[in-house]
Amino acid sequence: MVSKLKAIIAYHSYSGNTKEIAEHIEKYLNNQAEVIMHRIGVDSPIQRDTFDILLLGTFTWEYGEVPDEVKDFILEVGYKPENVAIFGSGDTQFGGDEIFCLAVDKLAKFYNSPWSGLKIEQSPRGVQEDKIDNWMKEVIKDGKINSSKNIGANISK
Ligand SMILES: Cc1cc2nc3c(=O)[nH]c(=O)nc-3n(C[C@H](O)[C@H](O)[C@H](O)COP(=O)(O)O)c2cc1C
Repeated sequence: MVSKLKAIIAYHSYSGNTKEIAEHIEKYLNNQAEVIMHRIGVDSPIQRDTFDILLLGTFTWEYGEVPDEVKDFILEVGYKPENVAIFGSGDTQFGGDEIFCLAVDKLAKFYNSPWSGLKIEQSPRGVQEDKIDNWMKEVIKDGKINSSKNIGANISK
């Protein structure tokens, strides 16, 4: 039997939008993966080597910035895991497309993520839910992760 994918969904959210994305991802992975939800700044530190993939969620703050709590989480993790997928919520009214969800781009670059970051305008409820599902399909697609590891093969049918 193929063991289930182990996923940690770590997120930071003030007003609930990033939390909603995290919960949608959790629902998407339901039955396909063992999922740990981690609230940044609240839950105990995550354990190294206990996950196949880290899905990291953040909103963008102060004109393109990563929130301090997320920076603290990165320091707390203390190393750069290979398989980090970044998602986040933002608002184009705060400076337009150039800084929309810029924290997502910054973190995807920092972690050298194999996936483009997922950017959601405010709450994902409604049409943007499809965007999350399509992104998740990419994230767990065979062979996308790197040449030595195949997340898709790790999912029990
Ligand atoms: C002071 C302030 C600054 C913000 N700056 C940005 C920004 O630079 N880029 C962006 O895309 N959104 C920005 N936002 C919008 C938030 O990222 C957006 O509301 C997000 O959905 C909040 O996520 P949360 O509900 O998970 O806390 C800003 C919001 C506030 C209140």
